[in-house]
Amino acid sequence: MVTIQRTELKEGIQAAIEKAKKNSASILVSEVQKIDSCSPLSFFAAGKEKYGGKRFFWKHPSQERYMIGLGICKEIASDQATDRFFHVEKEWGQFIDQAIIFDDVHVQGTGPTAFGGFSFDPDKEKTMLWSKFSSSLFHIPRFMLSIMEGQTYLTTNVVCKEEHDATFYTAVENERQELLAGARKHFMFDPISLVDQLEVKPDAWKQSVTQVVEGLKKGPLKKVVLARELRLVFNRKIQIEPVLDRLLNEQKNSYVFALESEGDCFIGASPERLVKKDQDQVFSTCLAGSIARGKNEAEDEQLGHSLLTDDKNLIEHQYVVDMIKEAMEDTCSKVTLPSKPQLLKLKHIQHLYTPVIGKADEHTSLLSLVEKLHPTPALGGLPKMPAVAKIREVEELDRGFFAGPIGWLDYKGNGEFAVAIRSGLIQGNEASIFAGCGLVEDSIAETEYEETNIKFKPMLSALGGIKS
Ligand SMILES: C=C(O[C@H]1C=CC=C(C(=O)O)[C@@H]1O)C(=O)O
Ligand SMILES: [Mg+2]
Repeated sequence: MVTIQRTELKEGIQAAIEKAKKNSASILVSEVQKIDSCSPLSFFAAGKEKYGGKRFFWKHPSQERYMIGLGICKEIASDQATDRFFHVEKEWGQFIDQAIIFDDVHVQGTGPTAFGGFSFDPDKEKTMLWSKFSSSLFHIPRFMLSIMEGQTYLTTNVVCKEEHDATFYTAVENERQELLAGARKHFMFDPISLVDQLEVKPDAWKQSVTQVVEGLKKGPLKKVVLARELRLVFNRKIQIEPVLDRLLNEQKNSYVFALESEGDCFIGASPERLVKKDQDQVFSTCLAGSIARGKNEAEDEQLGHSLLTDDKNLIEHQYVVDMIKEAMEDTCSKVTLPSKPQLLKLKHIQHLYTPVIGKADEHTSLLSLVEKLHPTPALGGLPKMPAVAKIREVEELDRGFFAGPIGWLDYKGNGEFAVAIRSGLIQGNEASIFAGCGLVEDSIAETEYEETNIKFKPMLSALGGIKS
Protein backbone atom coordinates (compact mmCIF):
# COMPACT_ATOMS: atom_id res chain seq x y z
CA MET A 1 0.00 0.00 0.00
CA VAL A 2 1.39 3.38 -1.06
CA THR A 3 -0.11 6.49 0.57
CA ILE A 4 1.30 9.46 -1.30
CA GLN A 5 0.78 13.18 -0.99
CA ARG A 6 -1.98 14.65 -3.14
CA THR A 7 -1.39 14.76 -6.84
CA GLU A 8 -3.95 14.25 -9.61
CA LEU A 9 -5.97 11.05 -9.62
CA LYS A 10 -5.11 11.06 -13.32
CA GLU A 11 -1.39 10.55 -12.64
CA GLY A 12 -2.25 7.85 -10.12
CA ILE A 13 -4.39 5.96 -12.58
CA GLN A 14 -1.64 6.21 -15.21
CA ALA A 15 0.94 4.88 -12.72
CA ALA A 16 -1.43 2.07 -11.70
CA ILE A 17 -2.02 1.02 -15.32
CA GLU A 18 1.77 0.85 -15.80
CA LYS A 19 2.05 -1.21 -12.59
CA ALA A 20 -0.82 -3.46 -13.74
CA LYS A 21 0.96 -4.05 -17.07
CA LYS A 22 4.26 -4.81 -15.30
CA ASN A 23 2.81 -7.18 -12.68
CA SER A 24 -0.14 -8.49 -14.75
CA ALA A 25 -2.28 -7.61 -11.77
CA SER A 26 -5.23 -5.32 -10.97
CA ILE A 27 -4.21 -2.26 -8.96
CA LEU A 28 -6.55 -0.22 -6.76
CA VAL A 29 -6.23 3.54 -6.96
CA SER A 30 -8.15 5.40 -4.26
CA GLU A 31 -8.63 9.12 -3.74
CA VAL A 32 -10.21 10.92 -0.79
CA GLN A 33 -11.61 14.43 -1.33
CA LYS A 34 -13.34 16.88 0.96
CA ILE A 35 -16.57 17.91 -0.78
CA ASP A 36 -19.53 20.20 -0.06
CA SER A 37 -22.16 18.78 2.29
CA CYS A 38 -24.48 16.21 0.73
CA SER A 39 -27.54 14.40 2.11
CA PRO A 40 -26.62 10.73 2.73
CA LEU A 41 -30.05 9.55 1.55
CA SER A 42 -29.92 11.69 -1.61
CA PHE A 43 -26.47 10.27 -2.39
CA PHE A 44 -27.83 6.73 -1.86
CA ALA A 45 -30.92 7.50 -4.01
CA ALA A 46 -28.77 9.17 -6.72
CA GLY A 47 -26.99 5.86 -7.15
CA LYS A 48 -30.20 3.90 -7.70
CA GLU A 49 -30.26 4.01 -11.49
CA LYS A 50 -26.58 3.25 -12.17
CA TYR A 51 -25.65 1.25 -9.04
CA GLY A 52 -28.99 -0.14 -7.84
CA GLY A 53 -28.45 -3.54 -6.21
CA LYS A 54 -24.82 -2.60 -5.54
CA ARG A 55 -25.18 -0.08 -2.73
CA PHE A 56 -24.63 0.01 1.04
CA PHE A 57 -25.68 2.41 3.78
CA TRP A 58 -24.29 2.77 7.28
CA LYS A 59 -25.01 5.22 10.11
CA HIS A 60 -23.30 5.15 13.49
CA PRO A 61 -25.75 5.52 16.42
CA SER A 62 -24.24 8.23 18.54
CA GLN A 63 -22.83 10.76 16.11
CA GLU A 64 -23.64 12.05 12.64
CA ARG A 65 -21.29 9.51 11.05
CA TYR A 66 -22.43 8.02 7.74
CA MET A 67 -20.80 5.85 5.06
CA ILE A 68 -22.70 5.27 1.82
CA GLY A 69 -21.23 3.07 -0.92
CA LEU A 70 -22.25 3.03 -4.58
CA GLY A 71 -21.07 0.44 -7.09
CA ILE A 72 -18.70 -2.45 -6.43
CA CYS A 73 -15.07 -2.09 -7.45
CA LYS A 74 -14.21 -5.30 -5.62
CA GLU A 75 -16.34 -8.02 -3.99
CA ILE A 76 -14.97 -10.39 -1.33
CA ALA A 77 -17.46 -13.26 -1.10
CA SER A 78 -17.35 -16.88 -0.01
CA ASP A 79 -19.61 -19.64 1.26
CA GLN A 80 -16.65 -21.38 2.87
CA ALA A 81 -17.36 -21.93 6.57
CA THR A 82 -13.86 -22.78 7.78
CA ASP A 83 -11.73 -19.80 8.82
CA ARG A 84 -14.08 -17.44 6.95
CA PHE A 85 -12.96 -14.39 8.98
CA PHE A 86 -9.28 -15.12 8.24
CA HIS A 87 -9.98 -15.57 4.50
CA VAL A 88 -11.77 -12.22 4.26
CA GLU A 89 -8.94 -10.52 6.14
CA LYS A 90 -6.32 -12.12 3.85
CA GLU A 91 -8.10 -11.20 0.59
CA TRP A 92 -8.70 -7.63 1.83
CA GLY A 93 -5.05 -7.28 2.84
CA GLN A 94 -3.80 -8.49 -0.55
CA PHE A 95 -6.16 -6.06 -2.33
CA ILE A 96 -4.98 -2.94 -0.48
CA ASP A 97 -1.34 -4.02 -0.26
CA GLN A 98 -0.69 -2.96 -3.88
CA ALA A 99 -3.04 0.05 -3.73
CA ILE A 100 -2.08 3.62 -4.64
CA ILE A 101 -3.93 5.85 -2.17
CA PHE A 102 -4.32 9.63 -2.27
CA ASP A 103 -5.40 10.47 1.24
CA ASP A 104 -4.39 13.75 2.84
CA VAL A 105 -7.40 13.89 5.19
CA HIS A 106 -6.65 10.75 7.20
CA VAL A 107 -10.13 10.52 8.75
CA GLN A 108 -11.49 7.13 9.83
CA GLY A 109 -14.32 5.94 7.64
CA THR A 110 -12.78 7.38 4.46
CA GLY A 111 -10.43 5.86 1.89
CA PRO A 112 -10.52 2.22 0.74
CA THR A 113 -13.15 0.55 2.93
CA ALA A 114 -14.80 -2.89 2.82
CA PHE A 115 -18.43 -2.97 3.96
CA GLY A 116 -20.41 -6.14 4.59
CA GLY A 117 -20.93 -9.01 6.96
CA PHE A 118 -21.13 -12.67 7.82
CA SER A 119 -24.11 -15.01 8.12
CA PHE A 120 -24.99 -16.09 11.65
CA ASP A 121 -24.19 -19.80 11.12
CA PRO A 122 -22.36 -20.96 7.96
CA ASP A 123 -22.88 -24.57 8.99
CA LYS A 124 -26.69 -24.28 8.90
CA GLU A 125 -28.22 -25.53 5.66
CA LYS A 126 -28.76 -22.47 3.45
CA THR A 127 -32.23 -21.99 1.90
CA MET A 128 -33.25 -20.11 -1.25
CA LEU A 129 -34.25 -17.15 0.98
CA TRP A 130 -30.61 -16.10 1.29
CA SER A 131 -29.44 -17.25 -2.15
CA LYS A 132 -28.25 -13.72 -3.02
CA PHE A 133 -25.94 -13.46 0.04
CA SER A 134 -22.75 -15.51 0.38
CA SER A 135 -22.03 -16.46 4.00
CA SER A 136 -19.19 -13.91 3.91
CA LEU A 137 -19.95 -10.87 1.75
CA PHE A 138 -18.02 -7.58 1.52
CA HIS A 139 -18.13 -4.80 -1.07
CA ILE A 140 -15.47 -2.17 -1.76
CA PRO A 141 -17.49 0.59 -3.44
CA ARG A 142 -16.70 2.58 -6.60
CA PHE A 143 -17.71 5.75 -4.73
CA MET A 144 -18.19 6.23 -1.00
CA LEU A 145 -19.71 9.27 0.71
CA SER A 146 -18.48 9.71 4.30
CA ILE A 147 -19.92 12.23 6.74
CA MET A 148 -17.74 12.45 9.83
CA GLU A 149 -18.22 15.10 12.53
CA GLY A 150 -19.95 17.44 10.11
CA GLN A 151 -17.38 17.18 7.28
CA THR A 152 -18.29 15.44 4.01
CA TYR A 153 -15.79 13.36 2.04
CA LEU A 154 -15.91 11.45 -1.25
CA THR A 155 -13.71 8.40 -1.76
CA THR A 156 -13.22 7.29 -5.37
CA ASN A 157 -11.92 3.74 -5.86
CA VAL A 158 -10.89 2.49 -9.28
CA VAL A 159 -9.31 -0.85 -10.12
CA CYS A 160 -6.80 -0.38 -12.96
CA LYS A 161 -6.06 -3.26 -15.29
CA GLU A 162 -3.40 -3.75 -17.93
CA GLU A 163 -5.97 -3.34 -20.72
CA HIS A 164 -6.92 0.16 -19.50
CA ASP A 165 -5.54 3.28 -21.21
CA ALA A 166 -5.55 7.02 -20.52
CA THR A 167 -9.27 7.36 -21.42
CA PHE A 168 -10.06 5.35 -18.26
CA TYR A 169 -9.45 8.40 -16.09
CA THR A 170 -11.86 10.48 -18.17
CA ALA A 171 -14.56 7.84 -17.79
CA VAL A 172 -14.10 7.81 -14.00
CA GLU A 173 -14.14 11.62 -13.79
CA ASN A 174 -17.34 11.85 -15.86
CA GLU A 175 -18.98 9.21 -13.63
CA ARG A 176 -17.98 11.15 -10.53
CA GLN A 177 -19.29 14.49 -11.81
CA GLU A 178 -22.58 12.89 -12.93
CA LEU A 179 -23.02 11.29 -9.50
CA LEU A 180 -22.34 14.48 -7.53
CA ALA A 181 -24.79 16.42 -9.71
CA GLY A 182 -27.45 13.73 -9.17
CA ALA A 183 -26.92 13.73 -5.42
CA ARG A 184 -28.20 17.27 -5.18
CA LYS A 185 -31.68 16.30 -6.41
CA HIS A 186 -34.66 15.77 -4.07
CA PHE A 187 -36.30 12.36 -4.34
CA MET A 188 -39.97 11.39 -3.85
CA PHE A 189 -41.10 7.80 -3.22
CA ASP A 190 -44.45 6.02 -3.71
CA PRO A 191 -46.06 4.89 -0.40
CA ILE A 192 -46.51 1.12 0.00
CA SER A 193 -49.15 -0.75 1.99
CA LEU A 194 -48.91 -4.08 3.76
CA VAL A 195 -51.36 -6.58 2.28
CA ASP A 196 -50.42 -9.74 4.18
CA GLN A 197 -48.38 -10.85 7.19
CA LEU A 198 -47.56 -14.54 7.55
CA GLU A 199 -45.90 -16.44 10.36
CA VAL A 200 -44.85 -20.03 10.20
CA LYS A 201 -46.53 -21.96 13.05
CA PRO A 202 -46.40 -19.51 16.05
CA ASP A 203 -47.66 -22.19 18.46
CA ALA A 204 -44.90 -24.56 17.37
CA TRP A 205 -42.39 -21.77 18.13
CA LYS A 206 -43.76 -21.41 21.66
CA GLN A 207 -43.60 -25.19 22.09
CA SER A 208 -39.96 -25.17 20.96
CA VAL A 209 -39.26 -22.45 23.54
CA THR A 210 -40.80 -24.58 26.30
CA GLN A 211 -38.83 -27.62 25.11
CA VAL A 212 -35.53 -25.70 25.07
CA VAL A 213 -36.22 -24.18 28.52
CA GLU A 214 -36.86 -27.66 29.96
CA GLY A 215 -33.46 -28.65 28.60
CA LEU A 216 -31.82 -25.59 30.18
CA LYS A 217 -33.11 -26.66 33.58
CA LYS A 218 -31.13 -29.90 33.21
CA GLY A 219 -28.00 -28.32 31.63
CA PRO A 220 -25.29 -28.21 30.39
CA LEU A 221 -26.74 -25.52 28.15
CA LYS A 222 -27.33 -22.35 30.19
CA LYS A 223 -28.78 -20.03 27.53
CA VAL A 224 -30.10 -20.31 23.96
CA VAL A 225 -31.40 -17.46 21.78
CA LEU A 226 -34.31 -18.53 19.56
CA ALA A 227 -35.63 -16.39 16.69
CA ARG A 228 -38.90 -16.00 14.77
CA GLU A 229 -39.56 -14.90 11.17
CA LEU A 230 -42.46 -12.89 9.77
CA ARG A 231 -43.04 -12.85 5.99
CA LEU A 232 -44.63 -9.63 4.78
CA VAL A 233 -46.28 -9.04 1.41
CA PHE A 234 -46.87 -5.50 0.04
CA ASN A 235 -48.92 -4.08 -2.79
CA ARG A 236 -45.85 -3.02 -4.80
CA LYS A 237 -42.03 -3.30 -4.91
CA ILE A 238 -40.50 -1.97 -1.70
CA GLN A 239 -38.26 1.10 -2.20
CA ILE A 240 -35.23 0.97 0.09
CA GLU A 241 -34.91 4.75 0.51
CA PRO A 242 -38.19 5.42 2.42
CA VAL A 243 -37.49 2.42 4.69
CA LEU A 244 -34.05 3.86 5.46
CA ASP A 245 -35.59 7.31 5.98
CA ARG A 246 -38.03 5.96 8.59
CA LEU A 247 -35.33 3.91 10.34
CA LEU A 248 -33.11 7.03 10.53
CA ASN A 249 -35.95 9.06 12.02
CA GLU A 250 -37.36 6.42 14.37
CA GLN A 251 -34.23 4.60 15.57
CA LYS A 252 -31.90 7.53 16.33
CA ASN A 253 -29.60 5.67 18.72
CA SER A 254 -29.13 2.54 16.62
CA TYR A 255 -26.78 1.54 13.81
CA VAL A 256 -28.81 1.91 10.60
CA PHE A 257 -27.51 -0.35 7.83
CA ALA A 258 -28.46 -1.63 4.38
CA LEU A 259 -26.52 -3.99 2.10
CA GLU A 260 -27.81 -4.72 -1.40
CA SER A 261 -26.85 -7.89 -3.20
CA GLU A 262 -28.15 -9.01 -6.59
CA GLY A 263 -31.49 -7.22 -6.17
CA ASP A 264 -32.19 -8.19 -2.55
CA CYS A 265 -31.46 -5.85 0.37
CA PHE A 266 -30.59 -6.71 3.95
CA ILE A 267 -31.60 -3.75 6.11
CA GLY A 268 -32.07 -2.89 9.78
CA ALA A 269 -31.49 -0.69 12.80
CA SER A 270 -29.42 -2.44 15.46
CA PRO A 271 -28.77 -1.05 18.95
CA GLU A 272 -25.97 -3.53 19.54
CA ARG A 273 -22.28 -3.03 18.79
CA LEU A 274 -20.28 -6.24 18.42
CA VAL A 275 -16.86 -4.60 18.30
CA LYS A 276 -15.15 -1.37 17.26
CA LYS A 277 -11.38 -1.04 16.77
CA ASP A 278 -9.85 2.42 16.65
CA GLN A 279 -6.05 2.01 16.53
CA ASP A 280 -5.36 -0.09 19.65
CA GLN A 281 -8.62 0.84 21.40
CA VAL A 282 -11.33 -1.86 21.37
CA PHE A 283 -14.98 -1.33 22.33
CA SER A 284 -17.70 -3.97 22.73
CA THR A 285 -21.23 -3.97 24.12
CA CYS A 286 -23.22 -6.41 26.22
CA LEU A 287 -26.90 -5.96 25.35
CA ALA A 288 -29.35 -8.54 26.69
CA GLY A 289 -32.43 -8.35 28.90
CA SER A 290 -35.50 -6.49 27.63
CA ILE A 291 -38.77 -4.88 28.59
CA ALA A 292 -41.29 -2.63 26.84
CA ARG A 293 -41.20 1.18 27.02
CA GLY A 294 -43.92 2.81 29.16
CA LYS A 295 -46.89 4.74 27.80
CA ASN A 296 -45.85 7.66 30.00
CA GLU A 297 -42.76 8.74 31.94
CA ALA A 298 -43.87 7.21 35.25
CA GLU A 299 -44.71 3.84 33.71
CA ASP A 300 -41.49 3.88 31.67
CA GLU A 301 -39.44 4.52 34.80
CA GLN A 302 -41.25 1.73 36.66
CA LEU A 303 -40.65 -0.73 33.79
CA GLY A 304 -36.97 0.26 33.62
CA HIS A 305 -36.57 -0.24 37.35
CA SER A 306 -38.22 -3.65 37.23
CA LEU A 307 -35.85 -4.69 34.41
CA LEU A 308 -32.84 -3.60 36.48
CA THR A 309 -34.02 -5.78 39.37
CA ASP A 310 -35.43 -8.81 37.52
CA ASP A 311 -33.42 -11.98 38.22
CA LYS A 312 -34.25 -13.68 34.90
CA ASN A 313 -33.11 -10.70 32.80
CA LEU A 314 -30.08 -10.07 35.02
CA ILE A 315 -28.88 -13.65 34.55
CA GLU A 316 -29.63 -13.44 30.77
CA HIS A 317 -27.47 -10.29 30.69
CA GLN A 318 -24.70 -11.59 32.95
CA TYR A 319 -24.01 -14.55 30.63
CA VAL A 320 -23.24 -12.01 27.88
CA VAL A 321 -21.03 -9.91 30.18
CA ASP A 322 -19.05 -12.96 31.34
CA MET A 323 -18.39 -14.15 27.77
CA ILE A 324 -17.45 -10.77 26.29
CA LYS A 325 -15.23 -9.92 29.26
CA GLU A 326 -13.40 -13.26 28.86
CA ALA A 327 -13.05 -12.85 25.08
CA MET A 328 -11.69 -9.31 25.49
CA GLU A 329 -9.26 -10.40 28.21
CA ASP A 330 -7.95 -13.08 25.84
CA THR A 331 -7.04 -10.47 23.22
CA CYS A 332 -6.70 -7.15 25.03
CA SER A 333 -5.14 -5.60 28.10
CA LYS A 334 -6.71 -3.04 30.46
CA VAL A 335 -10.23 -4.47 30.00
CA THR A 336 -12.68 -2.34 31.96
CA LEU A 337 -16.46 -2.48 32.37
CA PRO A 338 -19.04 -1.20 34.89
CA SER A 339 -19.92 -3.54 37.80
CA LYS A 340 -23.62 -3.54 36.93
CA PRO A 341 -25.79 -2.87 33.87
CA GLN A 342 -27.56 0.36 33.01
CA LEU A 343 -30.64 0.95 30.82
CA LEU A 344 -30.48 1.55 27.08
CA LYS A 345 -33.81 3.09 26.06
CA LEU A 346 -34.95 2.76 22.41
CA LYS A 347 -38.20 3.81 20.73
CA HIS A 348 -40.09 0.57 21.33
CA ILE A 349 -38.00 -1.30 23.93
CA GLN A 350 -35.42 -0.92 26.70
CA HIS A 351 -32.48 -3.18 27.43
CA LEU A 352 -29.83 -3.95 30.04
CA TYR A 353 -26.57 -2.51 28.73
CA THR A 354 -22.93 -2.91 29.76
CA PRO A 355 -20.10 -1.33 27.69
CA VAL A 356 -16.68 -3.01 27.66
CA ILE A 357 -13.40 -1.39 26.57
CA GLY A 358 -9.85 -2.71 26.22
CA LYS A 359 -6.45 -2.11 24.66
CA ALA A 360 -5.73 -4.46 21.74
CA ASP A 361 -2.55 -6.49 21.74
CA GLU A 362 -0.27 -5.53 18.85
CA HIS A 363 -1.19 -8.42 16.53
CA THR A 364 -4.94 -8.40 17.23
CA SER A 365 -6.92 -7.49 14.09
CA LEU A 366 -10.50 -6.29 13.89
CA LEU A 367 -11.72 -9.46 12.14
CA SER A 368 -9.94 -11.68 14.67
CA LEU A 369 -11.95 -9.86 17.36
CA VAL A 370 -15.16 -10.37 15.33
CA GLU A 371 -14.39 -14.09 15.09
CA LYS A 372 -13.64 -14.32 18.83
CA LEU A 373 -16.85 -12.58 19.84
CA HIS A 374 -19.40 -13.91 17.31
CA PRO A 375 -21.90 -15.01 18.38
CA THR A 376 -22.10 -13.53 21.84
CA PRO A 377 -24.69 -15.15 24.19
CA ALA A 378 -27.02 -12.24 23.23
CA LEU A 379 -27.45 -13.85 19.78
CA GLY A 380 -26.39 -17.50 20.28
CA GLY A 381 -26.21 -18.70 23.85
CA LEU A 382 -23.87 -20.34 26.36
CA PRO A 383 -21.72 -22.38 25.96
CA LYS A 384 -21.29 -20.85 22.49
CA MET A 385 -20.96 -23.84 20.14
CA PRO A 386 -23.47 -26.15 21.89
CA ALA A 387 -25.97 -23.24 21.84
CA VAL A 388 -25.38 -22.64 18.12
CA ALA A 389 -25.86 -26.39 17.54
CA LYS A 390 -29.17 -26.29 19.48
CA ILE A 391 -30.35 -23.32 17.37
CA ARG A 392 -29.38 -25.26 14.22
CA GLU A 393 -31.43 -28.21 15.46
CA VAL A 394 -34.53 -26.39 16.75
CA GLU A 395 -34.98 -23.16 14.75
CA GLU A 396 -37.20 -23.74 11.69
CA LEU A 397 -35.87 -20.72 9.81
CA ASP A 398 -32.80 -19.58 7.91
CA ARG A 399 -31.28 -16.64 9.83
CA GLY A 400 -28.90 -15.77 7.01
CA PHE A 401 -27.33 -12.44 7.98
CA PHE A 402 -29.82 -11.86 10.83
CA ALA A 403 -27.90 -11.66 14.15
CA GLY A 404 -24.57 -11.90 12.30
CA PRO A 405 -21.77 -9.31 12.30
CA ILE A 406 -22.31 -6.39 9.88
CA GLY A 407 -20.04 -3.38 9.46
CA TRP A 408 -16.90 -2.00 7.90
CA LEU A 409 -13.12 -2.17 7.96
CA ASP A 410 -10.84 0.45 6.46
CA TYR A 411 -7.37 0.26 4.90
CA LYS A 412 -5.68 1.10 8.20
CA GLY A 413 -7.24 -1.81 10.12
CA ASN A 414 -9.83 0.27 11.93
CA GLY A 415 -13.58 -0.33 11.72
CA GLU A 416 -16.74 -1.33 13.48
CA PHE A 417 -19.27 -4.18 13.46
CA ALA A 418 -22.80 -4.27 14.84
CA VAL A 419 -24.88 -7.41 15.34
CA ALA A 420 -27.56 -7.36 12.64
CA ILE A 421 -30.73 -7.52 14.73
CA ARG A 422 -34.02 -5.53 14.32
CA SER A 423 -33.53 -6.33 10.65
CA GLY A 424 -35.04 -7.86 7.57
CA LEU A 425 -34.44 -9.06 4.03
CA ILE A 426 -36.29 -7.10 1.34
CA GLN A 427 -37.08 -9.04 -1.85
CA GLY A 428 -39.17 -7.09 -4.36
CA ASN A 429 -42.65 -6.63 -2.86
CA GLU A 430 -41.96 -9.07 -0.02
CA ALA A 431 -39.83 -8.97 3.11
CA SER A 432 -38.77 -11.38 5.85
CA ILE A 433 -38.18 -9.75 9.23
CA PHE A 434 -36.62 -11.49 12.22
CA ALA A 435 -36.65 -11.22 16.02
CA GLY A 436 -35.03 -13.38 18.69
CA CYS A 437 -34.96 -13.64 22.49
CA GLY A 438 -32.59 -15.03 25.07
CA LEU A 439 -33.92 -18.18 26.75
CA VAL A 440 -32.69 -19.06 30.24
CA GLU A 441 -34.10 -21.62 32.69
CA ASP A 442 -36.70 -19.17 34.08
CA SER A 443 -38.01 -18.12 30.64
CA ILE A 444 -41.74 -18.36 29.92
CA ALA A 445 -42.78 -19.03 26.30
CA GLU A 446 -45.61 -16.44 26.18
CA THR A 447 -43.42 -13.70 27.68
CA GLU A 448 -40.62 -14.41 25.19
CA TYR A 449 -43.17 -14.40 22.35
CA GLU A 450 -44.37 -10.94 23.44
CA GLU A 451 -40.75 -9.75 23.72
CA THR A 452 -40.08 -10.77 20.13
CA ASN A 453 -43.28 -9.03 19.01
CA ILE A 454 -41.82 -5.77 20.37
CA LYS A 455 -38.54 -6.44 18.53
CA PHE A 456 -40.41 -6.74 15.21
CA LYS A 457 -41.72 -3.16 15.62
CA PRO A 458 -38.71 -1.19 14.26
CA MET A 459 -38.87 -2.97 10.91
CA LEU A 460 -42.70 -3.20 10.84
CA SER A 461 -42.88 0.53 11.49
CA ALA A 462 -40.19 1.36 8.90
CA LEU A 463 -42.04 -0.78 6.34
CA GLY A 464 -45.29 1.04 7.14
CA GLY A 465 -46.82 -2.09 8.65
CA ILE A 466 -47.73 -0.42 11.94
CA LYS A 467 -48.17 3.14 13.11
CA SER A 468 -44.87 3.71 14.85
C1 LIG B 1 -31.77 -11.33 19.59
C2 LIG B 1 -32.30 -10.12 19.68
O1 LIG B 1 -32.06 -9.26 20.77
C3 LIG B 1 -30.92 -9.53 21.59
C4 LIG B 1 -30.35 -8.22 21.97
C5 LIG B 1 -30.91 -7.51 23.01
C6 LIG B 1 -31.82 -8.16 23.92
C7 LIG B 1 -32.08 -9.50 23.82
C8 LIG B 1 -33.01 -10.16 24.75
O2 LIG B 1 -33.40 -9.57 25.79
O3 LIG B 1 -33.40 -11.33 24.49
C9 LIG B 1 -31.38 -10.35 22.81
O4 LIG B 1 -30.27 -10.96 23.43
C10 LIG B 1 -33.22 -9.53 18.66
O5 LIG B 1 -33.52 -8.32 18.81
O6 LIG B 1 -33.58 -10.24 17.71
MG1 LIG C 1 -34.64 -11.29 26.46
